[in-house]
Amino acid sequence: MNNLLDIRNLSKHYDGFDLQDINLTVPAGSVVGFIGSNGAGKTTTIKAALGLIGTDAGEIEMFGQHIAGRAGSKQTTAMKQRIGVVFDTCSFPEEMSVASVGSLMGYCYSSWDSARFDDLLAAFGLPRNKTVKELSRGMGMKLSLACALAHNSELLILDEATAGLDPIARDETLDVLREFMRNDKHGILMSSHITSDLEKIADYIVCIDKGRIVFAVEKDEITDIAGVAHCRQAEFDALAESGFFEPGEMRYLKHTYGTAVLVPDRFAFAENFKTIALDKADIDTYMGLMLKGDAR
Ligand SMILES: Nc1ncnc2c1ncn2[C@@H]1O[C@H](COP(=O)(O)OP(=O)(O)OP(=O)(O)O)[C@@H](O)[C@H]1O
Repeated sequence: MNNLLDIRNLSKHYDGFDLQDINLTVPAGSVVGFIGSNGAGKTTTIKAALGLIGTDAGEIEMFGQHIAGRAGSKQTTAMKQRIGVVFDTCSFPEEMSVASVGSLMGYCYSSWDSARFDDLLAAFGLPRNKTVKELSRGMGMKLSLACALAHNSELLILDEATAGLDPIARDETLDVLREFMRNDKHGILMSSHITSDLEKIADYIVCIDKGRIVFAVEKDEITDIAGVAHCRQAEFDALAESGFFEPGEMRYLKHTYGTAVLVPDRFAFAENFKTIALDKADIDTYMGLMLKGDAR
């Protein structure tokens, strides 16, 4: 399978923060959800991947071609034509109308598709004559997304792109992204705190914490296979002694009412511990237990 984006051993030092040895890939045909707490390093990783900031170590390949150190080169510029990027703010000049943003994009991208742009404006309910400064935050995000999608990009990089959208607009956006993904040569890297969106669309989940990747798994491993067991003290002790988990692999979080234990395979767990209460995991609980839980 081809990787649209391949970040290898990326490091970046800021005063008081280190992005360390980041490995992250976006295979063609897949949506990668990039999660982590505030300040964990998501935007820094994305900016480094796009060559918007310098890096201290590592290699970045886009569409199979090495790009690190070649920002601004003809080759990098050509590659950027194939990428649609949306950050969490709308960065077009405030006085421009929505329609004139489209015209501007037509000059920037050789593959600009104005009919597609018009369709997206209609789908997102964006008025052509409003200026950027007259748009709400959510409308600005939709305009950025329409621009990212209307130049026939193959790779979308979305940094908190659905953050300003109401639930209905987020669903509309996910529909547009699903349509984009009908082409199996396309891919999306999508950072988000709204993990319910990622549950609906992502194929892989990559979690970063304090500048390091903590886990990278197929989403189904979390939502379809993993579980959370709710143990009383005696159950927890019996579980810890049972040998079901390898030493150091049992992740748990003590609450006042008991202990939540992350279960990688809830079906195997249910076979072995029929009396312990067990729920499906979701991305938030999985991440919470991986980041804040203790290991035993
Ligand atoms: N230009 C900069 N100079 C110095 N430190 C920076 C700079 N940009 C980011 N940082 C630091 O890098 C760390 C990671 O920030 P980053 O924006 O990548 O986090 P994030 O995971 O995207 O967070 P959020 O979810 O809040 O958007 C933070 O500690 C931040 O203060």
